[in-house]
Amino acid sequence: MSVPVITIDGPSASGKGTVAAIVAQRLGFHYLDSGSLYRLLALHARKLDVAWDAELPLAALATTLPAAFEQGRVWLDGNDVSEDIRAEEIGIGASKVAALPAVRAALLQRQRDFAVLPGLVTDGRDMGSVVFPQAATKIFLTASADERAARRHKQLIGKGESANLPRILQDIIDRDTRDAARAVAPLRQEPDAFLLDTTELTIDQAVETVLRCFGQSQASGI
Ligand SMILES: Nc1ncnc2c1ncn2[C@@H]1O[C@H](COP(=O)(O)OP(=O)(O)OP(=O)(O)O)[C@@H](O)[C@H]1O
Ligand SMILES: Nc1ccn([C@H]2C[C@H](O)[C@@H](COP(=O)(O)O)O2)c(=O)n1
Repeated sequence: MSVPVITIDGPSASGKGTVAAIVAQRLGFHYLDSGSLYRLLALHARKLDVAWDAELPLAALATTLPAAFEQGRVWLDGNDVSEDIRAEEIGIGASKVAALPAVRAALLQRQRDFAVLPGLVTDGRDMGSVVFPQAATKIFLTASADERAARRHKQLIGKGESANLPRILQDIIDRDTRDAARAVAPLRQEPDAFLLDTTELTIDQAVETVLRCFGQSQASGI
C-alpha cells in the first residue's frame, strides 16, 4: 500500500513548519521537519570543529549523524538540542552545509525512511522535487520577505530573545538567495506544486488550504 505524503516547501520563516505540524496532527500523520537534519549537522560539525564547507568530512558526519526525534524534542548524541538548532547562526550553517551535494546525498534515504503509514507531512526546500517526487500533494508555501521577517521577529521576541528587524530581514534574504542559487536541489516552486502565498493569510487559513488540496488529490486518486 502506498504511503500518502504531503510536501510543503518554501523559503525560510514562511510558516512551513507551523503549518506542516498542524496538518500532520489533523490527519494523524507523521511529521518530518527536514531542515532540522541540516541544522543538526551544522551544530554537530560546529561541536567537532568541522568547517561548514568541508564537503567530504561533513558527508561522513551526515551518514552517522547521532540524531533522534523523540517526545517532540530533537536529540543529538543523547542531548536535547531542540533550542540550540534554532539559533539563527545554526540556520545559516545549515544553509551552507545543505549546498554540498555529498551532504544531500548522505541524508536522502534517512528522510525517505520517514514515509510510513498512515502518512507523512514534511517541510523543507526539496521535499517535493527530490526527496518525495511522487508525493500526493505538493505545496510551495511562501510569504513576502517583509512579512516573514516580521513573523520571525515576533517569534524571537516571544521567546524573550533580542531581535533586530532589519538584520533578520537581511539574514532571510541572504539565506533564500543561497538556498535558491545552489546547484543541487535549489529552493524553487515545482510545476506540480500548489502555490500558497500566506502573506495575507492566518495560520488556520493556510492549514485549511493544505487540507483541501490533499482532499482533492485523494478524491482524484493521485
Ligand atoms: N500565516 C501566518 N500568519 C502569521 N504568522 C505565521 C503564519 N504562519 C506562520 N507564522 C508564524 O511565523 C513564524 C515562523 O514560522 P515557522 O517557524 O513555521 O516557519 P518556517 O518556514 O518553518 O521557518 P524555517 O524555514 O526558518 O524553519 C512562527 O512564529 C509562526 O507562528
Ligand atoms: N529540505 C531542506 C531543508 C532545509 N534545507 C536547508 C536550507 C535552510 O536554509 C536550512 C535550514 O532549514 P529550515 O530549518 O530553516 O527550514 O537547511 C535544505 O537545503 N533542504
